[in-house]
Amino acid sequence: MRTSWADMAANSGADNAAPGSANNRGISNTSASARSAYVPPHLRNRPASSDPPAPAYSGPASSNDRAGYGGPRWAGSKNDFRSGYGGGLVGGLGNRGGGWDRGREREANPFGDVDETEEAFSEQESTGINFDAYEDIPVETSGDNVPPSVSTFAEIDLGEALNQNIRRCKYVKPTPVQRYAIPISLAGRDLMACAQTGSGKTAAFCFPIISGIMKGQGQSTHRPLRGSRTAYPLALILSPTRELSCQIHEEAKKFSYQTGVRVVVAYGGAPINQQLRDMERGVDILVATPGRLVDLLERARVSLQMIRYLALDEADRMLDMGFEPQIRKIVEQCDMPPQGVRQTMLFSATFPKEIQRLASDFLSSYIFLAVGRVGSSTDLIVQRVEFVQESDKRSHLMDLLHAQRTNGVQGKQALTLVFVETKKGADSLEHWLSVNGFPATTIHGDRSQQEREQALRSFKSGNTPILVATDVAARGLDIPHVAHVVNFDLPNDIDDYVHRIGRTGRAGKSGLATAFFNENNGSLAKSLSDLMQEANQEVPAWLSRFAARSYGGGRNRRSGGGRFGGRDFRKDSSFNRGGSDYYGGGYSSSSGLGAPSGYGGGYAPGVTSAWD
Ligand SMILES: Nc1ncnc2c1ncn2[C@@H]1O[C@H](COP(=O)(O)OP(=O)(O)OP(=O)(O)O)[C@@H](O)[C@H]1O
Repeated sequence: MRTSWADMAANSGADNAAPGSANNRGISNTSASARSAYVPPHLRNRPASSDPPAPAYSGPASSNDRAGYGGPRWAGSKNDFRSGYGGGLVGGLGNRGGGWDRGREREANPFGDVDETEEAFSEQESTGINFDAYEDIPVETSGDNVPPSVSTFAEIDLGEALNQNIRRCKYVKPTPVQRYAIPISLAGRDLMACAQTGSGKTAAFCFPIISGIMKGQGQSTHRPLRGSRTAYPLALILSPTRELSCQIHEEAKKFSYQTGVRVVVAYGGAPINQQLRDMERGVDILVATPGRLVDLLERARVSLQMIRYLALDEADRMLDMGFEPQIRKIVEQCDMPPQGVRQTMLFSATFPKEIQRLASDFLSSYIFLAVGRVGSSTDLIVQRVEFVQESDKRSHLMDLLHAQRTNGVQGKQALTLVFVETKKGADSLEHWLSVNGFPATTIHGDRSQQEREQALRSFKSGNTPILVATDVAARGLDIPHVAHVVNFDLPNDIDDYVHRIGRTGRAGKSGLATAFFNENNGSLAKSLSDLMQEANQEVPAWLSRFAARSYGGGRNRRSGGGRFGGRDFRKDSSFNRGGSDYYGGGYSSSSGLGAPSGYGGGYAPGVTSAWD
């Protein structure tokens, strides 16, 4: 019933309107443009007093050392995290209270004017985040010697400065993906992690990187000093879109505030000179889109030879056909240390098996982590599918928006994200909505970067509460208060659907997703119906009939049946060609599901991807 969706949208709008979201704060700007020589993180912002420097960590070798690379892995990632508790490291990190402050440049406070008192911290209980929503989610890990998970941030040795930022972000406890991924990464292990949209993957890869850089003081001294125009970052975070890279940059800046770790972003469509100047001031963590990074590498303005951490966000997208050559160039054909020397982390909400296989080229003896079913959507999102003919889509959308406005808070339009297939279609729908009294804006690849950023700002602020978007906005964007996602045109790929609807229902909040389906979408019927069933959604009888008629299509990469089957591709015998043993040892499942036995040995390093 239409009215009930509108009710849901209104409710979820109210739900999402809870104050105090970590993302709802202003970000102050940097900064004087003084150029100064690179200063390693551990030497930044040291007090004028003669405090002794924090001792360089020379702790026990990790059990995860990869043999054959002629040297120990970087100290930052070598720590056996279990030995970190109460050890010398904690004291050392405790001294690293300051941010970078070189020459005339001071670190801007990314938390703006937020009150930093403990009282403010205790208010986090009222932020509207429903942590319990994640409690009983099934978690599966596979790989050799999987480090145990934690339940609280206090159990993890992240360093005091980072812990303080976690409090400033009002994160009370780690989300499930953080509970597992952070200890795994802190133990120096490579990781392929799959967890639902909006479940906190950004922090899951940022925290170990920042913490590792804070701890790895000794290495920094090998970086070029004064005068070099080439930047030598220690960590590289790649993401597929400019907006997502900017968002990760903003998040990482919050997490690394006053840790001495410096984060810089480089992405296309924006002036390169400003980005070059930012990098010249020093960069520990470089967040980038692949195209701009390749440009910087070709100009020799960035060297990857000091990279200790490589994180690919939306990793399946990054290794899909569009991006794969660029990623291979960056990771395999430049000066980045090979897998096994660097630490590699891949994150996404979806991980088709063929992409897992490709991704394994970049990983060494990795742990596979699945939180919830691979590629599933969260059941915090109410999913509706409507049968709507092409010619009726606009009037149907209009009905939805009217009902939503009527039921909305004080007659206001709840933030609604409308996905369409083409850039032209986006412009045309935006125009039609605007002339019909629904302020809308668009984001797609034909708009300038300035226009894209302006559209996003206007949408976030509620000035134009409807954003018509192509898939450029489908992945990763964390926009608070999006109450409703409408798939005006459904995608061809079920994984794209999962990411699109994931723009609502984030961080434990509820959301609503409506899809317009017709005969043109027949190939998606089966995977859509399966997905909805998995997420405990009501599947209309007509969709089940479509599904029964369709034969595969829709890039239905799901396999293995059952809520918890078919995950780590190394367990799939069809990938185990020629008797090679792909499987990297132990298996554990926190959900108590039967653990298959007999996965012995390590991942065969010589096995190449079927896509090579
Ligand atoms: N431990 C936590 N406690 C409370 N909120 C958190 C916590 N971790 C992350 N968040 C918040 O949850 C929201 C979603 O996080 P994030 O954007 O990292 O999700 P994601 O898993 O990367 O989603 P996607 O798959 O769509 O990229 C953000 O607003 C973030 O600030």
